Amino acid sequence: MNQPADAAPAPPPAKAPIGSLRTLWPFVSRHRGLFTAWLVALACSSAATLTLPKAFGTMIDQGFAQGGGAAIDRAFLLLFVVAVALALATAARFYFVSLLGEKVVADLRERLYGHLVGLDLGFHDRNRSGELVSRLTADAELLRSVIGSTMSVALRSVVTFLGSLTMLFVTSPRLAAFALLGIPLAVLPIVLGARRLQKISRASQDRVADANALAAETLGAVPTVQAHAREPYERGRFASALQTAVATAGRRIRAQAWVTAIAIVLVFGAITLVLWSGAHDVASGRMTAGTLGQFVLYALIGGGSVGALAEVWNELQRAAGGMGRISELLEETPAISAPAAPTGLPAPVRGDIVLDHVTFHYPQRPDAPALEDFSLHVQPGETVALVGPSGAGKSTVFSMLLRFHDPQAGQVKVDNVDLRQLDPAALREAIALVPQHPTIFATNARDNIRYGRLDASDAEVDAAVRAAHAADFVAALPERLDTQLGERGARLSGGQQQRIAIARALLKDAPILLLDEATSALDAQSERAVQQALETLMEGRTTLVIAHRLATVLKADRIVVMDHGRIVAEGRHEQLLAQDGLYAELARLQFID
Ligand SMILES: Nc1ncnc2c1ncn2[C@@H]1O[C@H](COP(=O)(O)OP(=O)(O)OP(=O)(O)O)[C@@H](O)[C@H]1O
Repeated sequence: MNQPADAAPAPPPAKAPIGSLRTLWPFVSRHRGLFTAWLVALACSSAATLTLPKAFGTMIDQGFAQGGGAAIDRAFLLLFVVAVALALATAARFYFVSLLGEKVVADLRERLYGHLVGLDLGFHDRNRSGELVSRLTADAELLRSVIGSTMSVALRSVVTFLGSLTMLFVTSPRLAAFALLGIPLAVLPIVLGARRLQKISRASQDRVADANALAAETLGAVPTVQAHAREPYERGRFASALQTAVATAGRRIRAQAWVTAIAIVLVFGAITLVLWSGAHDVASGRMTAGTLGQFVLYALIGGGSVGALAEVWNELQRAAGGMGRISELLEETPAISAPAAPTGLPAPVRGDIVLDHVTFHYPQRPDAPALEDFSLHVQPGETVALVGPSGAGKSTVFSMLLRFHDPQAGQVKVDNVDLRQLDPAALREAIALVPQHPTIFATNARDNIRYGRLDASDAEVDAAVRAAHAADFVAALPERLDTQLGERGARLSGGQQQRIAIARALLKDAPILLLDEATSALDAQSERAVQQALETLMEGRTTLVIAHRLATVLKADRIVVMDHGRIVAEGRHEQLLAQDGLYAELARLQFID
């Protein structure tokens, strides 16, 4: 039942048709005001950009050519006004779109996290938590930069390109037609080069992901690495993974350098050609110098936008890939959910548990049932100890009761209500789970205990701490209950972590207790404290305990011996010992206190 630490990062998203970005729209449209403000600012800045060459042309023709002082002043003033308008509109555009990016991605993250945390355990078994975290961080981050800058650049480039193309035709239809023929000739090789670049980039990202996965795996297992004295070995492995990544990146960078150089030559070659033809027009008096200057500026702006678009295209595709993966997760429906009209549990819950001919196999292992025709009735207030070899299905019984999974056959009932008729949240409110390896969150001791009941008062937390025999060690912590416990409770011993979990369960005060006893040996004092705390916790509750200690089985009302997902014997300690079956063997091996 414990979650393995699994932090290997997922590879970066593959590219997808940018149409996948459509699924972002519902998130964007929620911020209609910002979106509209951005579009207005974009229209203003593009208009100002497109006015600039015109103002420049006017300045040359009227300001310089005709030489009048007032004309010069007017022309330069006009140019300056346009530049100021451009500056303001650009600043506004940047502001609105960046804010929009932040908000949209925060919404997306919130939605995704909310969805993931509610998906059934079957889903979480199939998906590595590291990969999910990477959806939530890396993919969402990519989208932030896409909305906040790339998409803005792309849309702006499209608008500017169309605008400058129109203005080219307005300025000089003949030269524009000439340019229009030249542009595809220049653009085609660039597009082909970019395609090839994409392939190399993917390989390069994969190699980086390999190196990251290696680091994540080994940093998550530093004790194992150090216990084997394999630091030099791991350093070597990581260094060689990095070398491979750098070598692949080298290929990508070389290819990118070439594509850039070729693109510049082609684009400027085309412009020079047009300019050369225009220069002849000016020389022969068919065109003014200002108009040619204006034309060249429009051509530069138009060419620049095509270049910018080509540059961001890759990123847009990658973001589309990221969005595709996020959408996939958002579309995942939980296998376990509340029925439309859930039945309520009786109040108070009596804690009567029935597993009736339950057969269950985990989705990944369809031909190996974890429970087979398993029937068990636990009376309210009864303590039943489950014992059995590893893999017998003891934890699976807990998963069934918590409705982490539904059985393929049979029924699980609490107080005579089938779990499938209950709201899972209501069911789980009635159950306290103390796992073998309790989860300690990276916050203070108080909040860790309060996880059992979020609205518990400080006095109730204190009482739970005392009842869990945790008061002594908590008093010795530097800031008592306010002490930060460190990631996964790194600052607590095993026995202390267990008592935190017991205090949490005490606070929850649920009528049903599922207890997975720790197998790791504790020192005698700690062991006694934990044992006493558990006794307090079990009082008056229906308890199912996965037992590993003699003391626990001796106190249980009934012992259920499990093997291969079935019950093989039931009774009290002495009876079972007398049968000299699996239990007697387990007792010889394990319960030699
Ligand atoms: N999440 C899972 N996905 C697939 N198979 C699983 C999963 N969890 C358990 N199993 C399999 O189901 C069977 C029962 O496992 P379970 O964890 O219930 O046994 P257990 O008696 O609690 O063992 P242990 O004492 O080692 O915890 C085993 O064969 C196990 O490999």
